[in-house]
Amino acid sequence: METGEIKEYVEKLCREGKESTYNIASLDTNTKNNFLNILSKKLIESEKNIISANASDIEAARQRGISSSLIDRMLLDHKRIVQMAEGCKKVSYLPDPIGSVIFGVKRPNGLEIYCKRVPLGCIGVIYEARPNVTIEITTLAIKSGNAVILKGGSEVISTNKVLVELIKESLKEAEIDERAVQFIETTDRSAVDVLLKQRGFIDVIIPRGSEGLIKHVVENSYIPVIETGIGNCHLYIDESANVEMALKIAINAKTQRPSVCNSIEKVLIHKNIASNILVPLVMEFKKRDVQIRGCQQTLKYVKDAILATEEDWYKEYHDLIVAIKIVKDLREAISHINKYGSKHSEAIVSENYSSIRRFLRDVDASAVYANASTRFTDGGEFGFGAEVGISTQKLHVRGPMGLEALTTMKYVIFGNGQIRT
Ligand SMILES: NC(=O)C1=CN([C@@H]2O[C@H](COP(=O)(O)OP(=O)(O)OC[C@H]3O[C@@H](n4cnc5c(N)ncnc54)[C@H](OP(=O)(O)O)[C@@H]3O)[C@@H](O)[C@H]2O)C=CC1
Ligand SMILES: N[C@@H](CCC(=O)OP(=O)(O)O)C(=O)O
Repeated sequence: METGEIKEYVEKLCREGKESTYNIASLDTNTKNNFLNILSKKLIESEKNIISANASDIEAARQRGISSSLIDRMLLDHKRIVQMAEGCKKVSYLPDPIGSVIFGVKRPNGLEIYCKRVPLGCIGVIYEARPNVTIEITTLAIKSGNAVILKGGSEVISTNKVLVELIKESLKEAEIDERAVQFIETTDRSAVDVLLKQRGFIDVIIPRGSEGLIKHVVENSYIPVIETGIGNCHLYIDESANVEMALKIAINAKTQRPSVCNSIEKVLIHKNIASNILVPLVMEFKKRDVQIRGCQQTLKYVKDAILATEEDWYKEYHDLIVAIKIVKDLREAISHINKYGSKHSEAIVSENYSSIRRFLRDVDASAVYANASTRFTDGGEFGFGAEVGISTQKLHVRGPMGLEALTTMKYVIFGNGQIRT
């Protein structure tokens, strides 16, 4: 497509999305749940088609030399398709947030004021090459009464096209305005720039992706943005930590799925426990092919580790790499995290109540954990059924974004002729 054509194309999708909001906002819960159940069934029935489209995306990515951890994010297999289908059902079981009364008050002059939950309207989401995200965002958007414009990662365009076809068929069968879900089919990035200018049609933009994407969107959008930042997550092992628990959490948080944003990239260890834990920890990491980087102190225990640079402490590896730092106390751990972290998910392993309380209070992040893996920062794991992303900003929402994150409020006032004097 030529530049002019892309502009016309994206504007049309956004205009149609906006037009559908009036129909979508007033859908009853049964109709929305019916859509979710139809989509769930279609995902299972279409496994063959989905896997075949996904295989061609994966093959093309392999030929372009894309790393195995990124390929893992792109991959759909039987288990992941079943998970997507189950995710649709989970969202259908959740209470419909739309129309619920957040609070109500009767004023002395007789006015009845209700604060009600309403949809945001039309949401634009730009996201990474992870096809399950297409389904998660759609299910949450429709259940919360919103229209959505989807711009997925180009590496999985074929998979996304098949998924969007299933979404459109399901909307039609459920007798919902199909224009509520729009998918930008071009992989030309200039489409994003057009999207960011559609202030009249789009109510909020949610970018999910790299620092580069977030920066580009924040600097160029005419529309309010909810940022979902990168995950440079830390695990701090306190001097009072239970060593067995610390090892279990560190291994899980680093290696269970290293390609996602809630995996840890750094381990900070209190100097008084370093001699106990460093050697077994590094041994466990090495068994799982994790490359070790470390501060000068760490290198005294782990001779073959690579010396971490200043850049390392800021970095999200997204891979089987970890950087370890020995700190002199809890205070240094907290300062380090607040300086280098990305305000996503941070954890402490400790048996000391005061240290835990201080860590949870003073670390500035969207999710802070005591004695658990950071891998739980996820809408599904938090009981939200799915997630649109993990907000690392403070306004409107923070942390995994589920149904309520896609709503705003509206004051509804009933009177019987009152006037202000
Ligand atoms: N906090 C959270 O919820 C989440 C955080 N992340 C973070 O995202 C990162 C991984 O994402 P990654 O695969 O790198 O995603 P990218 O940022 O490369 O891509 C994400 C999407 O943005 C588009 N894009 C990227 N840069 C631009 C640009 N300059 N102009 C227009 N479009 C652009 C991509 O298009 P194209 O296909 O053309 O590349 C793609 O659709 C990690 O750092 C991860 O932690 C990811 C998901 C959720
Ligand atoms: N929801 C995710 C984590 C967030 C996410 O999607 O991150 P990413 O894989 O970096 O796009 C999970 O734990 O499965």
